[in-house]
Amino acid sequence: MKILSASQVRELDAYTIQNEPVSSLDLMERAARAFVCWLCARYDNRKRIVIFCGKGNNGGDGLAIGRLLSGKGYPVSVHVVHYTQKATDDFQANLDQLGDFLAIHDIRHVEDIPNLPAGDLLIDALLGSGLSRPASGLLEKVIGALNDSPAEVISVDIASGLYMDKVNDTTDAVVKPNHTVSFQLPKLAFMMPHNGPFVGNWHVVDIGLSQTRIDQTETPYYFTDAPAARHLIRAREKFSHKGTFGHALLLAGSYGKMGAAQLSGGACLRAGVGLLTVHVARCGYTIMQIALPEAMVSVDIHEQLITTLPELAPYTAIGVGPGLGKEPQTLKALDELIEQAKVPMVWDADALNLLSENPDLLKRLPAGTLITPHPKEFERLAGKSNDDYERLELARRFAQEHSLVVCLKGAHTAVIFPNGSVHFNATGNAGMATGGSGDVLTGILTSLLAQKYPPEDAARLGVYQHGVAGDRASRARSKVSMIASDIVENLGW
Ligand SMILES: NC(=O)C1=CN([C@@H]2O[C@H](COP(=O)(O)OP(=O)(O)OC[C@H]3O[C@@H](n4cnc5c(N)ncnc54)[C@H](OP(=O)(O)O)[C@@H]3O)[C@@H](O)[C@H]2O)[C@@H](O)CC1
Ligand SMILES: Nc1ncnc2c1ncn2[C@@H]1O[C@H](COP(=O)(O)OP(=O)(O)O)[C@@H](O)[C@H]1O
Ligand SMILES: [K+]
Repeated sequence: MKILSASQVRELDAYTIQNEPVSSLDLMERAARAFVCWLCARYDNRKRIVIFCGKGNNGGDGLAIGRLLSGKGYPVSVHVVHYTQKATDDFQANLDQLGDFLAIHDIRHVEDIPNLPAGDLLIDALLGSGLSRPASGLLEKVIGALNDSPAEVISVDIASGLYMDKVNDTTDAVVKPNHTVSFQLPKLAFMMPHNGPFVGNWHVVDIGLSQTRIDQTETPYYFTDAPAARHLIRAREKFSHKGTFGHALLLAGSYGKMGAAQLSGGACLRAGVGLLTVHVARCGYTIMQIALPEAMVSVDIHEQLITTLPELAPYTAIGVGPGLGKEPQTLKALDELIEQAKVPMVWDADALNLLSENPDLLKRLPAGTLITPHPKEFERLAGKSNDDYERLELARRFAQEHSLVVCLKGAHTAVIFPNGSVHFNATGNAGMATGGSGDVLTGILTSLLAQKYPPEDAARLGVYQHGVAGDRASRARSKVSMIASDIVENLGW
């Protein structure tokens, strides 16, 4: 799925109106119907609905939603906020229709804002994708009232006051909804960690905007959802054998951090690799043999650290980083790895921290290498950024400059290709914010590279499947109780 900018969505809207053809008023009606369909599936018609409308098309949607819900027997009250004289034609047309069978409450002063008790369901249709400046005055007061209310809030298309594709000031008035129901496509703003409170749980509803036009519209931003991920999965042929699925090498695990090697190795096996060898510090030999009987173990000459490489010839991909430590002897082994490796690689965790401290190594990292930094590791690699949008741009430049596939980890992990395109991930949950989750991802990615998935596909599919396993684990164990090994256990293709 693509993610488009505010101006591209406006253009798409206009294209659909002209080419389907459909009137803008009918398109608004479709949007309202899609929203109502979403709402009716979740709330029955005993729920009291309070709708707040601005005077643009987002407000027009709100009015149409009010009419449709009222028709379905929901007790609805509609409030129009008169922050401006100006109203759009489609807003006015819906206002005229609605006035025939529902009383409309005007909010012209702060005193007109109603009480909003906990049992109500508040619909935020104040401002949508047309936001051009921070909400102020009366709008700011209404947004404040929505945010202060204990009632549940659902935003139409996007939370009022939130920019679709650029950063808000921390002082901007923005609605904090429980849910956002977005029309046709997700928005870039939904992917940004800082926007969490201003998005809530988000959902996309289809309003039939032109697919042809969406296909033609160029964007660097994509969303890897279930159909996109399914498309990447390769079938396992009947006559395949373990040689078909590659031999992965993981360089992971030093004294006190052997669990990282175990998690990474377990995930690598469960992601379908033919053979796995884990190279660990000597102290990890027995641990690994017992923990992962399916894996072969190669031991370092050093008791506690990884300081050397095994013969690399047998391997079809290499993953390095989990539980590695940052000792100078380990750095030397990484230097040799860059010199000798002829197969695709994944670099993670301390391997990335060593790269940050040794920019010369970073320059020599082979093109197409996959790196999996969390935001702090990325900051060490590429420097500080002031906000999420800036960080994303920095990561795009970084991927392009160094010809790397960057998996910038987070709630919507951004997989960034060397050409600068960004693929946000759909799956995963906050239960995965637990030590070792990243080690699991490294194992999955190494496994897919070993199976000869191109690095870009390996990254998108691996990140997606990691999240799916995390979601299964959270259903089985809850977000609080799940641990990284539950993610390994729940991997499934
Ligand atoms: N695209 C689609 O697919 C479809 C979209 N639809 C719906 O339309 C919505 C977009 O509608 P919209 O363009 O009329 O803008 P909206 O957000 O209602 O704002 C209204 C006007 O307010 C103004 N304004 C801006 N910021 C302001 C501020 N801080 N304080 C005060 N005023 C401010 C600004 O006008 P300005 O003053 O800048 O000239 C702006 O034009 C979209 O989110 C979706 O809900 C569906 O109906 C059909 C399919
Ligand atoms: N709130 C969240 N929602 C979805 N995924 C998350 C969330 N928090 C963490 N994750 C995922 O869990 C993994 C954590 O990786 P990382 O921070 O490297 O952990 P560790 O170093 O403990 O292994 C990443 O893949 C990240 O995308
Ligand atoms: K809104």
